Amino acid sequence: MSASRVSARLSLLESAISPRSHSDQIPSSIVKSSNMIASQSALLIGGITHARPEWEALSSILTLKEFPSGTRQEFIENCKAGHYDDVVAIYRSNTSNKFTGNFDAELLSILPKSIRYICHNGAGYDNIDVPAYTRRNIAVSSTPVAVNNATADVGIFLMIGALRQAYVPITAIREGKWQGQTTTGHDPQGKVLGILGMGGIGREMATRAKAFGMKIQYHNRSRLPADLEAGATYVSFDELLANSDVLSLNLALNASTRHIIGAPEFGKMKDGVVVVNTARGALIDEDALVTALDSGKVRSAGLDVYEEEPKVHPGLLSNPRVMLLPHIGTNTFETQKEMEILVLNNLKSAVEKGELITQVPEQKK
Ligand SMILES: NC(=O)c1ccc[n+]([C@@H]2O[C@H](COP(=O)([O-])OP(=O)(O)OC[C@H]3O[C@@H](n4cnc5c(N)ncnc54)[C@H](O)[C@@H]3O)[C@@H](O)[C@H]2O)c1
Repeated sequence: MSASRVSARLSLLESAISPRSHSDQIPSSIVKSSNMIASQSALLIGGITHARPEWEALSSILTLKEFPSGTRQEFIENCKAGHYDDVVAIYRSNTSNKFTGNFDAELLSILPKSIRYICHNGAGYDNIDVPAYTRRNIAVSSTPVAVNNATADVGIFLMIGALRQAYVPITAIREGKWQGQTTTGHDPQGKVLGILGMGGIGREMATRAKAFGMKIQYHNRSRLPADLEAGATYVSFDELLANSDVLSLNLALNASTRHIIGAPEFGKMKDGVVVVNTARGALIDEDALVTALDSGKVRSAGLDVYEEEPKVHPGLLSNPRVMLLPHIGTNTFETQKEMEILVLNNLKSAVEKGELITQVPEQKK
C-alpha cells in the first residue's frame, strides 16, 4: 500500500473516541442510557462486535439507544411509539438490514423527524434509498477504504480458484477421491485482468494482480489520474468486455448498474473468459451467467455475491467450474473492527462537527 493510501486509511481511523471500561451487559431492546442524560440520542441497530467500548464511550455526549434485533414491524412500532424521537444519528449495517429491511422511502416516512444522519456499516449501501434520504436532508455515510484489502484478497482468492477450477480438487480430496475429476487450470501470468469499477477495491485488485504478472485494464465512469491508474490502461466498456481474460466487477449496485453484465455483454467477451464478482450479485444477470457458463463462453467464475442472497442460483450451485463464497468479503477481525470504528467516527463527527467523514459520493455532489 502506498504511503499516501496508508495515511488516508489512518486518518479515517484517527479518533477522538476514547474507549471507556467495557461492559459485557447486553442492553435492553430499546434503551441503553448513559450515566448523564444527553438531550440527543444515537440509535444502534443490530450489534457491535469489536468496538463496543468505543460505542459506549459516546455516552459522554449522547444518550445511547439500541435495537439489537427484531422485525421491521417491531422497529416501526418503536418509531411510532416515540421511543426514538430524540435520535439524531443511526448506526446501521448490511448485517442489521435483516431486522429493519431496506432503509427505503416507506421506512423514511416513519423515522422520527429528529434524524439527521445515517451512519452505515458497509461499503455497499444499495439497501438505502439515498435519493429519498437526501431529499429529507438526512446525510448518509458508508465505510469505504476500510474494506479494500479484505475484499480484494477474496477477489484474488476467487480469481485464482476460478482459473485453476479449484472446487473439484478441493472437494475430491475430502471425498477420498484424491484428484477426482480435476482438470488442468490456467495461470494468471500474462493474462489481461479487466476491472469494471476502479475504486478502492478495484485498485487493490490491480495491485495484487500485478504481482501475479497480469496486465491490467479498467473501465470507470471517468478516467483516473495517473497516480491512481498506477500503470493500468483505461479502456471503453466494450473494449473491456472484448479484451479481458478475467473480468472483475468492482462497482456499486444502483439503478443504472443493475444487470450491467447480461447476455449481450457476455456475447462481446472472449471465449473462455473468467468472471469474478465481489461487488453485488445483481450487477450480473444471473440467468445469463448460468447460460454463458453452460455454453463454455464463460470458462469459470468466482463469486462472493448473488442476486437474491442468501438464495444461490441452482445453475451456479451445480456447476463445478464456479467457486462460490457466501458473501464473506470483509469478514476478517481486522477489517470488521476498522469498519465499526469508522462508523463510530462518522457518528461522532456528525454530532460534534455537523459533518460526516465518509459521506456517500452521491450526496457530496
Ligand atoms: N463482497 C463484499 O463483502 C464486499 C465488501 C465491500 C464492498 N463490496 C462491494 O464492492 C463495491 C465497490 O466497493 P468500493 O469500496 O471499491 O467502491 P468505490 O466507490 O471506491 O469504487 C467503485 C468504482 O466504480 C466506479 N463506477 C461506478 N459506476 C460505474 C459504471 N457504471 N461503470 C464503471 N465504473 C463505475 C466508480 O467511479 C468507482 O471508481 C461496493 O459498492 C460494494 O457493493 C462488497
